[in-house]
Amino acid sequence: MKEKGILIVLSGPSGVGKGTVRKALFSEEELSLQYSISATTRKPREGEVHGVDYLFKERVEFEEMIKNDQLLEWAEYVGNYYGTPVEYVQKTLDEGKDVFLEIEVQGAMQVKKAFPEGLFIFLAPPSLSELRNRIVTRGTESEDLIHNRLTAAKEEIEMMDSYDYVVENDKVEHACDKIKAIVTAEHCKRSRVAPRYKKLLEVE
Ligand SMILES: Nc1nc2c(ncn2[C@@H]2O[C@H](COP(=O)(O)OP(=O)(O)O)[C@@H](O)[C@H]2O)c(=O)[nH]1
Ligand SMILES: Nc1ncnc2c1ncn2[C@@H]1O[C@H](COP(=O)(O)OP(=O)(O)O)[C@@H](O)[C@H]1O
Repeated sequence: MKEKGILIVLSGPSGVGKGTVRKALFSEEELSLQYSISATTRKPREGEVHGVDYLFKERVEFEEMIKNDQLLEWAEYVGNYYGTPVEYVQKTLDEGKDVFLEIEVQGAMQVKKAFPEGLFIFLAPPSLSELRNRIVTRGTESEDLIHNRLTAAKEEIEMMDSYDYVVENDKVEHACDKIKAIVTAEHCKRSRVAPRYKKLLEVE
């Protein structure tokens, strides 16, 4: 039997740098992570591509996915639906590859129920004022949306204790190095009982 991949969940408030850190992690060849592309009803931001950043859906289409059990988890966040298509996650884990989900906390808690063996990492900002700076600097949200996202951020930060690890995103390289170390350590830990060693034991 093939060793299953690890389901890695990264959460953190809007603007903390999840997307930036994720891109840095995906350039690390030795990690070989597979990104699960979420479905959302949010409108694309400038430069975002359907099928790369998100699967952009109408509300009725998204509700159809919920009804047909096509989502591993879903949540409503600041007025839009976001959800993880279950088929890709199952298939990729079964192939022995690690799957990376970048999702908010309500969804992460649903994943924790379905996959308690997942690896849950919370990316935290150095401070709330720095978080605000980062959302403003990114320039993708109106003043209203920034306010709503900062309100959501406070609720999200309260949930950080439910995660296995909290990583502060002070500098992108530091956060990336820490997550890389966490994932590598998790692989070493799970290898102790890995099926690929069972054959060796049979020979003894
Ligand atoms: N529950 C859930 N949350 C998601 C999913 N995809 C993205 N999110 C989260 O939804 C929130 C809003 O995402 P987005 O609109 O792209 O804003 P951003 O975080 O500011 O880049 C973020 O916390 C994302 O991590 C998903 O499939 N499920
Ligand atoms: N460690 C960091 N220090 C300073 N700015 C950062 C850092 N990480 C990300 N940023 C910037 O903060 C903004 C939000 O980052 P982004 O990756 O879009 O966040 P998220 O995906 O969590 O919403 C972007 O302009 C990004 O360049």
